[in-house]
Amino acid sequence: MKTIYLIGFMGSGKTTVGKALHELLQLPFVDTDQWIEEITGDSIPNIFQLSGEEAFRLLELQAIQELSKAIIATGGGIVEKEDNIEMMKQKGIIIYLKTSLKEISQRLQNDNSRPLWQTSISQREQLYQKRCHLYEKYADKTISTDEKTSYQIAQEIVQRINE
Ligand SMILES: Nc1ncnc2c1ncn2[C@@H]1O[C@H](COP(=O)(O)OP(=O)(O)OP(=O)(O)O)[C@@H](O)[C@H]1O
Ligand SMILES: O=C(O)C1=C[C@@H](O)[C@@H](O)[C@H](O)C1
Repeated sequence: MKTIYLIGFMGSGKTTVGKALHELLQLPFVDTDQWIEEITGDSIPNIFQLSGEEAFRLLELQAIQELSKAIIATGGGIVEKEDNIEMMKQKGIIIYLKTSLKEISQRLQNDNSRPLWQTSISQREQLYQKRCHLYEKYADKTISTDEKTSYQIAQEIVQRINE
């Protein structure tokens, strides 16, 4: 089987949709953020605070190297390293979950688990614009998620993969 990588901005639903896809396809599911928390025994906010963003990016790279043959929900910043893209392209298919910043802002209004969301509105907007460009560039398929349930999105992904 090919590995299915879900990419997209923080809060676009990669984890939630990944779990729905797991139910639909009966394939293993792994979330790189959870994998990193398990192998380090630490939380993402702590890793950012104690070791810095670059140390976290190296752990993400390790996750992409080691994980395969699964539905993989990646972190929002997976597109920041070209090496990640190369490996994902070699091992599988990249699906971009495209969600508006308005919708993401509603979903993450009470969130304090994502260090790069704990910034000003203009910093969030800048990161969103920069990242959207990268997601579009690297995705094999793009699925819009606004006003759809995670199950509808998972069904659409299955259809698009089989096209
Ligand atoms: N299709 C959807 N409709 C409404 N809410 C959703 C949908 N998908 C996810 N959510 C909600 O949005 C929040 C973020 O979802 P999730 O953790 O799956 O995003 P993510 O892309 O994995 O985020 P991150 O990359 O930051 O870990 C959760 O509260 C989740 O319940
Ligand atoms: O967008 C990002 O860079 C991040 C998203 C989250 O999934 C986590 O991977 C971490 O908080 C960084």
